[in-house]
Amino acid sequence: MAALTVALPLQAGEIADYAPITAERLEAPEDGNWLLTRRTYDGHGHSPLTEISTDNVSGLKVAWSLPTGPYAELSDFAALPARPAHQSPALVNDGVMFVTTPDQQIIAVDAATGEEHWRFRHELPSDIIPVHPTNRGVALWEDKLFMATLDAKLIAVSAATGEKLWEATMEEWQNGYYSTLAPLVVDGIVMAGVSGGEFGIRGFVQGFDANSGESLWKTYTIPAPGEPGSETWPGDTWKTGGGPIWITGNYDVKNGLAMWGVGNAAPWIGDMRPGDNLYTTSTIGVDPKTGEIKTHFQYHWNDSWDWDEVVPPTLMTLDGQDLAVRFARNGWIYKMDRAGGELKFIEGKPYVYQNVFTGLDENGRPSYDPERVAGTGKRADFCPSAWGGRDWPADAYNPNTGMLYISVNENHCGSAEGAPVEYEPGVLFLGSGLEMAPTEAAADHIGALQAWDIRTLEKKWQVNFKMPNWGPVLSTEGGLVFVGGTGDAMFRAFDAASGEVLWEHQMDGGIVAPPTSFEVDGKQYVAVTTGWGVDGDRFQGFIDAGMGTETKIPQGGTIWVFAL
Ligand SMILES: O=C(O)c1cc(C(=O)O)c2c(n1)C(=O)C(=O)c1cc(C(=O)O)[nH]c1-2
Ligand SMILES: [Ca+2]
Repeated sequence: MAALTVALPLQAGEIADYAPITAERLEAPEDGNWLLTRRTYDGHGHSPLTEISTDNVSGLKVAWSLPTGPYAELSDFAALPARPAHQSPALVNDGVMFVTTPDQQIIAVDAATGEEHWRFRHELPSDIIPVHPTNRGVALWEDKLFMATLDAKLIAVSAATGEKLWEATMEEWQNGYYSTLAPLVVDGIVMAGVSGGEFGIRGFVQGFDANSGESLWKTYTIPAPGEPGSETWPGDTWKTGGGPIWITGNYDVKNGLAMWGVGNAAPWIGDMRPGDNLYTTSTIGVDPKTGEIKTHFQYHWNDSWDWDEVVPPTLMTLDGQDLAVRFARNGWIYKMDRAGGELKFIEGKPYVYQNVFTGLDENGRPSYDPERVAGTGKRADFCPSAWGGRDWPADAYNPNTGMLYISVNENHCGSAEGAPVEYEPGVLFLGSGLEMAPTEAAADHIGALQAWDIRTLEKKWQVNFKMPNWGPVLSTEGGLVFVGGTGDAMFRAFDAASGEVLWEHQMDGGIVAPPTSFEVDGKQYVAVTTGWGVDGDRFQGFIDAGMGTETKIPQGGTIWVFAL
């Protein structure tokens, strides 16, 4: 039967002629668009646009700005354990911009003018207390947008109108499950994962039919007895072993594998679950059609440091070699081969001071200094602290120069001592406290921006900041690197070749959201949303406590767009 199309008048705010998203467009996006979290499936966070360059960036000015609105619902929680943070990239599809907010809005605006098309808001249950009150953006497919929520739902809305189309429940939030990541779509399959590593969840990534919201598969990051890897979990520990997924995966188009990063094991202290604890603190390569895990690489076994390895590897082809490169939260950089869809270790080295590993073997498996591993009733000090050399903020890669740029934090160390803990659904399941202190060298700097040559795996330059740096990075073909991330609420453009600051702008709040770049009617723009909070803010609290300082970082909460 032929579909009957009835032309309806546009509703208020309805977007006319919305350009549908296809597999082809996601695999090879137009230069002027930013359709995926990191723009391309390989996770480069790089814009090919060149209008804004090293020569003229000093003239960059605000084109428009839009407040995202009060944190009404979220700040109503008396016990809100962290300030909400804006961590959504501004996605842009042919002049239409989508941004999400920690209070679970999707905002659709005209990317050139900032004029609002519509807002959608997902209502959270009033008794929820999100530990990480944030949202990292939407995914686009055909005429739909997808958002994963703090009450562990996956929601589809119409891109043209913001009307809700379907809602799927991934898990019961009462049991400690929640979602903060942006979903990833491959060929009409929407994938999303769950947070809850600090609540003893059993993590998973799940695939849904984009049209119907029907669940197609659910792949646990922790194998059940009898499944491959189950021998790395004693007794019933697999049931509450953590392994959250809270950062959007990259997609290896050539090998048809979605690369998802898996977080910490639960409880935090490793001797409560002796074994390697697959697939925690690993990258898993998942077939988007079936959910099957086809390859994996574990960065460190039997985690005792809350070093979630959730950021997916950045994928590139250099001199004919298919590579995956990852700065692990554990403080080491890993270069891997991904030919044929198999992650194979090539080389690794520390990118910040790390005193836990005594080395990596030929497969990239670390050996540990036992003095640096906390146990039940056994205190250990270790560097870096639980927040790692990097936490979640994304790196960016320039495919034409082979350079990778990353925000790091150093000169902070942690301490932990395990104490027995009983699992209770929806209650913190840590088995230790969280302690961290700046080292003496922190007086010089904590945050830094590093530039690495991936061919040689050598650091080319580093710019230090006295304050921590929690800024996701944008690289552009204009020879620039854009980063916020520091508590002085500055947004900066660096010369990609030297690290020289070429432009900076005082913002209304700290930036932990990824900057993006796009083009409308032949004009290049750079977008970023202010909104300081969650762990960047917690981290600063520990630094202040250690240094006897009091740092007040403005929160912001505004979408900003810049142009020449
Ligand atoms: O184990 C987990 O499930 C989980 C979830 C999240 C999250 O969803 O944001 C964070 C972490 N862990 C975490 O360890 C962490 O350092 C962290 C920082 C942030 C942030 O938004 O700044 N989220 C999270
Ligand atoms: Ca965690």
